[in-house]
Amino acid sequence: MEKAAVQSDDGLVIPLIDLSKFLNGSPAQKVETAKAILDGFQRAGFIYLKNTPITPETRKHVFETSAKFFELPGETKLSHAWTTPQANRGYSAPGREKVTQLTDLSAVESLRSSLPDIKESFEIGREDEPEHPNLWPAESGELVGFKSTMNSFFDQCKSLHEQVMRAIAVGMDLPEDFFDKFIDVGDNTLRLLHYPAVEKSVFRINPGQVRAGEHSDYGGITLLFQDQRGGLQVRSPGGQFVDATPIEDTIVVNAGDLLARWSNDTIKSTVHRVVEPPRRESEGGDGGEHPPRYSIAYFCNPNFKSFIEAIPGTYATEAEKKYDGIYSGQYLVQRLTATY
Ligand SMILES: O=C(O)CCC(=O)C(=O)O
Ligand SMILES: [Fe+2]
Repeated sequence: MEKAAVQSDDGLVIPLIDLSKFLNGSPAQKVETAKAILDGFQRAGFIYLKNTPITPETRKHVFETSAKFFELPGETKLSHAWTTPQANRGYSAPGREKVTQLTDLSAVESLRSSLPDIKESFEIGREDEPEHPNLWPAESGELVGFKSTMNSFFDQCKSLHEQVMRAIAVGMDLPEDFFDKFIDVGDNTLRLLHYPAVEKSVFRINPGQVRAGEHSDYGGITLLFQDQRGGLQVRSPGGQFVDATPIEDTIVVNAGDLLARWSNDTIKSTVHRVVEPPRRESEGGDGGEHPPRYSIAYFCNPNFKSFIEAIPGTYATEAEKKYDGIYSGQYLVQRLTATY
């Protein structure tokens, strides 16, 4: 086994898994890797993947393209503003979304006005959805090629989603293609994230200030691409927030609430957040600012029209099913409605 990517003294172990052994390995390596992936989602709710089909060059290009979007003037970005949970596409300025566990709207509202997350984001959905067109920025200057770069990345992430779900199926001793028909539409969201540079004093003066508040993700799995800045933290079983330190050219993958529900709670959807980067010895003092951080989250969901009820093998008798079935789209719109 690889050395774990993250290990805490109170029970959080996030494995680092070589996906190429699932995709191209021997039959034994394939099964072993699938079991390790499922085990990671069951124990931690998080895994790191290396050697995925998404190349370092693609990743670099997508991050550069994302940064160019966020350099646009505020009013240009706001002319592509996020509209509704149903569409879930467009730009959110700092302070718009407060990700949280709370579903009580007034509690969410008071949190939002006290300490808004220091972040901005741009959400892209599947392009072949006539009811909810993507809110593409005009392609001039630095933004030439934005749309094709993002659409192509969307498709590559969609394929990776399919591979990871195949691994979960093999890990569960189900037919490898078990999940294919539940996820083939690609009702997923590509979220570009920018956490602007921020004075270090902001975090010192407001102890509750974070870059992204603690939350679990809502859907199936999330493919999370982070730069080298750091600041992502995952909650351990003992309740501590543990640094999920960036590892070059890996993808952090975490399970969301809908997959936890689908798996009859055999898979965990684990709370995480983004705070200021951990202090490195070399950086010394408290003055100055933290540099910006960029990340990209690709939220993978079951098709909105898929009816989600406990996966075979995750319960022995009907009485052991913890949840009623629900349509994926209905579940996700409910969750998004509570946070915007
Ligand atoms: O920026 C990150 O590393 C995490 C983002 C995240 O958790 C989210 O957008 O759901
Ligand atoms: Fe998240």
